[in-house]
Amino acid sequence: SSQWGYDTDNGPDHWHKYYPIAKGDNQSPIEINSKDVQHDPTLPPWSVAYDPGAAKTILNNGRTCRVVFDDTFDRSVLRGGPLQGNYRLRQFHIHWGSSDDHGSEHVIDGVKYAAELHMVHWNPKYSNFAGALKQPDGVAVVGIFLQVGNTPKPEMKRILEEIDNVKTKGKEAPFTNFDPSILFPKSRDYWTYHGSFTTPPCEECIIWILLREPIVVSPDQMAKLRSLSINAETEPVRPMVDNW
Ligand SMILES: Oc1ccc(S)c(O)c1
Ligand SMILES: [Zn+2]
Repeated sequence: SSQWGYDTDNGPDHWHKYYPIAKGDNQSPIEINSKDVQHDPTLPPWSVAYDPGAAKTILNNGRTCRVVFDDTFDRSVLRGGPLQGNYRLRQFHIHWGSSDDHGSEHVIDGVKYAAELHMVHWNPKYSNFAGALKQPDGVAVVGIFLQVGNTPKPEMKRILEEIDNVKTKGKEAPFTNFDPSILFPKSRDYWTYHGSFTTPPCEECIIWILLREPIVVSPDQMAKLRSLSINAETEPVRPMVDNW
């Protein structure tokens, strides 16, 4: 079935059958060994200007929990760093594990984090998101690692609270007045490379900006994420875990 997922019969090893680029040379995620990374002193800092009013809905698409923003004009944008011009915020979503010792997609110096949040932006010089997917500089994703600890970032609270409304596949609920820049860690230090979606369509259109400093979530917050289901409400319960 073309319904890709993370099971043995539809997981990453199968994706190339419907998305041949999955066997491409610029596929994400990757492992980063900080000693092999080259510092580029010409890279400026990245920055955002997000409008909290652009937040629209939160949804469960059966693979992740996604918060969607109004990207019909340059309302919430990312710029600087490796990017030329403004990139429009479209959505953010999260990948996580079945236990705290794994769940991130990128691996840093051998460390797998409990989860990885992707803030997805696209280059409006390509008219729409579908067009941007076909360009090497079409999409910019800020990746934030989530680490489990006992001094959680209070800003994650709002997302976890709304999860109760989107427990099963296809559920969507209003999610308004939210500025996702409150999720950023203190440091703006980042690694950047050219890669791809880590899910189908696996297009190699992403300029990754991976933040070096993780943010902290609580064990209860991770349990809340793991309480999401990949099934629709009329189907047998299957937990949404290991969507990395
Ligand atoms: O638009 C996107 C969807 C999924 C993933 S993993 C992205 O990085 C971007
Ligand atoms: Zn992602």
